[in-house]
Amino acid sequence: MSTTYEEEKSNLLEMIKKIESQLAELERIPRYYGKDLVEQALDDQRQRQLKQLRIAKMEPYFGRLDFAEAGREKPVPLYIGKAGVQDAEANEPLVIDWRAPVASLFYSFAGQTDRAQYLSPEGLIEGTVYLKRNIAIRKQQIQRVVDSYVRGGEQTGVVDEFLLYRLGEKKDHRLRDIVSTIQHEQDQIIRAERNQALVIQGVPGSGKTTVALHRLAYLLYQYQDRLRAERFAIFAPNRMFVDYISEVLPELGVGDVQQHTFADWANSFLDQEFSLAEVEANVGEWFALGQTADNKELAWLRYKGSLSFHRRIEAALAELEAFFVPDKPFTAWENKVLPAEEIRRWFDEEYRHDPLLKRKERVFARIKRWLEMEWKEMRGRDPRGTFRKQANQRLRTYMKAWPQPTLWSWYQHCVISQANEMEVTPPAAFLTRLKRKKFDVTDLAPLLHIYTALWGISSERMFDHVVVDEAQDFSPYQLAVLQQFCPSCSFTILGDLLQNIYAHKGISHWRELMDLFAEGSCRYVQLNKSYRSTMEIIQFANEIVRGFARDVAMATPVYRSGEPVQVVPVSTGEREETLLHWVDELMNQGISTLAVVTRTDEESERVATSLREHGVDAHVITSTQAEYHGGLSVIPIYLTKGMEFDAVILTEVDAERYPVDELHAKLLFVGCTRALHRLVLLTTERPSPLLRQAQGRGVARG
Ligand SMILES: Nc1ncnc2c1ncn2[C@@H]1O[C@H](COP(=O)(O)OP(=O)(O)OP(=O)(O)O)[C@@H](O)[C@H]1O
Repeated sequence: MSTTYEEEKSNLLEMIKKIESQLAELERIPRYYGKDLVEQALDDQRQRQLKQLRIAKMEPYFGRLDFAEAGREKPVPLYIGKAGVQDAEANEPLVIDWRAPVASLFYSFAGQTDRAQYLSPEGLIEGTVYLKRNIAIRKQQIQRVVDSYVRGGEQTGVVDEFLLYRLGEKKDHRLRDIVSTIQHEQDQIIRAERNQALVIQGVPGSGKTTVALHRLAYLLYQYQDRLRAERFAIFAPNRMFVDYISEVLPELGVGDVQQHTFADWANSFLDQEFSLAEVEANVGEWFALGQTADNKELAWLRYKGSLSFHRRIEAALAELEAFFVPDKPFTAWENKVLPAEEIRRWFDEEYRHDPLLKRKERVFARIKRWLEMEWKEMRGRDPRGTFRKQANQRLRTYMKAWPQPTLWSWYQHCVISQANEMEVTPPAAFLTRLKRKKFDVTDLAPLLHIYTALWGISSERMFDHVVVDEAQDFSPYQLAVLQQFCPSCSFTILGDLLQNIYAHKGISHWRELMDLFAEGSCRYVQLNKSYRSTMEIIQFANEIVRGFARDVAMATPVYRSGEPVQVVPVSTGEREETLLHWVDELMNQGISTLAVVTRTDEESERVATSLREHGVDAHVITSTQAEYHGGLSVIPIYLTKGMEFDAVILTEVDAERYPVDELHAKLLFVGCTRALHRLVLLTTERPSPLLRQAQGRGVARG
């Protein structure tokens, strides 16, 4: 055992002792359930502290930085962990929370010189770094100690040994936190200012999703008095993905963040009028084999996501608003008339900040008050209340002359009234569907837009911060609607243009989304390094999509070499047997998550049935799936987005399933980049021509 190891072991034991004693002390204090607000706040604080200490107890820290502030001679060892722990007696930190300003040194210090600086609330602090050490601890045991910098010592240079150690580990079936190895460029995103939108273009596996989740944890720590986790929202591409990322935030001590798909979230407003199942079930149709795109239909669907369509709906709403108040006075009884202009003035001016239906409600309430006052004045002349009854009857008739909008009727009206002004003409099939109240995903944003105009947004549905994952599949219209719910414009928008696999939605350039933000309130960042896959896998995948990349940067791998990618030609008769062989081979190598990736939903069903017939327990993943259990999954390629697996086998990668065009290249690119360690492509007698370029890049033929 080295002295370094021994030293760290004894430091760890001492630290655990201190943490456990603090924990025991807090646990002895009974919970407070009374009504005293001060006591309640103290109890809340104790519960937060307990949560932190329980996280800290098992793995108190992951890094150590010995730092001497300028003017001080001796360095102080700073231990950095997932949760900060205070030494109550000495009133100084025992463990520094990874989100604290000083911890940024740990992530930014690259060791070119021994000088370093960080921004504290008091200003810039400069000093000298003596040591940067990574310490992997699992269940209170030290697993590994790696010094990445020792002042005056020989520096190891480019390769971050500890990062490679972490990346080489087998993952379980959920995304995990990366606090111990956050890279400098990722840290800069995590610590970015609150009130700005960040748009992140990142290659597959660059940590976009992970980094966005860490940013939430950072924001909550940094602005704990102003922001609440329940008012944070993550928008993910499907429900299974929500499940897949669900561990990261609790691991970071953050709970209660809302996690939605856009469809689920939108549906929670529109439930009476709209059938979500219909939308979800349709997703797979886009990826049916030989799906020949109806260009008119595609153009219309894309148009529905555009800002231009947004403007048309806005114009239609303005028109509906202009004619909302009936152009007739309200006559309570003879000579007692409320002029139409007066009613309109209330509606247009006095209540203009309210949504339309609220304005209508307030106008009616005001007319009723007016009526009461008028009647009081003439009460003596109407002892039997005849005038009053008559007036109430007239009011009911008058109220019926006001519009009684439903979401559906207004959407229909908006589209039809503006159809001639639209850049893309609504197809007849769409209008027929609309009449039958049949919607698809691209109708959700306009429907919600109309909803907010009619009913407004209640304050509890507003967001403090919004993360949009896989944002290349988002439409500008969807983002415009989300902006209404997040007036602070605090957004993290992340995605990869090379992974846009939908012909009917999404964007071709980030400008389309960035244009929605005011000048200076949106920043664009690129992440080009890929941490997920081995070099061989990334180089192979890059070649598949290179011809369609235009100005999007290709992924650069971290130097982690693995097995060559296997491209295995398979004749039709050997299909099942070959797949079984590879499943068996990979499972025997201790792979814990393996995906057999097919081109379509139907093929997934077929492959899973065949695997089961051979005694292999395979779990089929469908578009309506809400959970992901790891192990062996059979999954259509379009659903693999955002996920990762230790090993991936792509089946039937042939010319029919993956012809040479942009969409199929991207689809195959997505499939290949899901693999961490092993990638196998089974082809047929006619391999996909998309593989031609890729072959020869770290490939072995089966
Ligand atoms: N700094 C890091 N240290 C260790 N692991 C990292 C780091 N950054 C990313 N990873 C790992 O890389 C993998 C990919 O991360 P993530 O899924 O967040 O990437 P992504 O950019 O969202 O990918 P994709 O676009 O393909 O969905 C994860 O396993 C994550 O833990």
